[in-house]
Amino acid sequence: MSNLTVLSDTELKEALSQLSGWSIQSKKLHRKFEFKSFVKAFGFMTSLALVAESMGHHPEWSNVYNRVTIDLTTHDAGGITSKDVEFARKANDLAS
Ligand SMILES: C[C@H](O)[C@H](O)[C@H]1CNC2=NC(N)=NC(=O)C2=N1
Repeated sequence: MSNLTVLSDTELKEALSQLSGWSIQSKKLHRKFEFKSFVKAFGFMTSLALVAESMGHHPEWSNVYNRVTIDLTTHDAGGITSKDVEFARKANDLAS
């Protein structure tokens, strides 16, 4: 369970301005990553899966060849929270 609160539109806008490549799609934080190969894409997912498990926060994601699509929301809170923003930042760090 989570005590996190859903971010306001203003908070979300501020967070997005610091998150390269991310946008809002269907009320979730959304980004598509593209890598040089399937192995690079899957390596990214493997590393990020360990981050997810240690945060207790899990992405909705999919992989097609060298692409990874991620959607983030906090199910327990019913919307986007600071945990989604934190996760997105870590995803960007791992992809760079
Ligand atoms: C008990 C457990 O930590 C919670 O159910 C966590 C697990 N991972 C989660 N991941 C996401 N994205 N949202 C959640 O609300 C969530 N809740």
